[in-house]
Amino acid sequence: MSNYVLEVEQLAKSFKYFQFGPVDLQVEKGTVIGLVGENGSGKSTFFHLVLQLLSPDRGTVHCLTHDISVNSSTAKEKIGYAGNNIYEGYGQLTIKQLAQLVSYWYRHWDKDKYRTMIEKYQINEKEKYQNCSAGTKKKVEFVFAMVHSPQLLLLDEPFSGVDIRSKRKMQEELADFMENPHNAIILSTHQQEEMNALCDYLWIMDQGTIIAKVEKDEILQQWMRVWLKDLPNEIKQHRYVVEYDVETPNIVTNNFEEMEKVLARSNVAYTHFKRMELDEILAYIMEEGR
Ligand SMILES: Nc1ncnc2c1ncn2[C@@H]1O[C@H](COP(=O)(O)OP(=O)(O)OP(=O)(O)O)[C@@H](O)[C@H]1O
Repeated sequence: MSNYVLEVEQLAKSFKYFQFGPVDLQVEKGTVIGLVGENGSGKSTFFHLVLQLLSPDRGTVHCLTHDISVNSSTAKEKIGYAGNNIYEGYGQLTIKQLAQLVSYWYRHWDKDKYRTMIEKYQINEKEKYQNCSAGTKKKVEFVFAMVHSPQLLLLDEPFSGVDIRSKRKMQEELADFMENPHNAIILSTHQQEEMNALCDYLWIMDQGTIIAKVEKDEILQQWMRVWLKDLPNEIKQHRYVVEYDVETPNIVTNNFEEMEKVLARSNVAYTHFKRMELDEILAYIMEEGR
């Protein structure tokens, strides 16, 4: 049995001003992946192509071995998607009416779970969707993504505009979801706090392609700013040195473990070192990938 929840091969689409892909990827069960990248790098487009809300020019998408272009409804039953304003076309409906409509799409829509979540997030079911606040719309999308017990969650900036208490509840909900080792999540975010709290891996998207896939804990451990007694050329030019500053001699290394050995071999002493923030590391990786 495959250990992948999602398998994407050569997924590509051309727009007038933007080329997406080709993108190849596999999502293992039990992992939470953060999709990060600058505005317009293609994160939402990725979700739309995976779900065939946009038809790709080429490529295949398999969710738990079901080809989404062939067994669309079987594959989509396994996926919970919360995107940006996906229910905007149904804005005239109240949340209750919208829930009834969406429940027809899923055989495993859990009415009790729906009721519990609506109460938990204090969503007024009588409100028309179009009149809901931006944060409430996000919560509605989140609830709709969760209640049919999917195995894969695709969440496009799920916490944007959501208040602090609700965000905490949502994050707890996602932690519970990941208690099941068969589940997986891909979520896009611009917030390092969300990456820190939730993600195992970060996939960095730039200009329609994934330029790097990194393990979050590993980069937090290995990327380091190190202050040195002196800065010889061999250190400046070393492959593990991403940046250096000669004035207050220091380097940014992407492999601290190896760099310590290199410094020892070169007889270069360091005075101190400092861990880097995820934001800072990601900015370097994006710059390098260009
Ligand atoms: N339906 C479409 N028609 C034309 N171009 C499109 C369409 N959908 C996406 N694009 C192109 O894809 C690009 C990437 O957009 P996308 O929404 O995927 O970016 P993003 O990474 O999600 O950005 P953000 O971080 O701002 O949400 C857009 O700049 C646009 O050029």
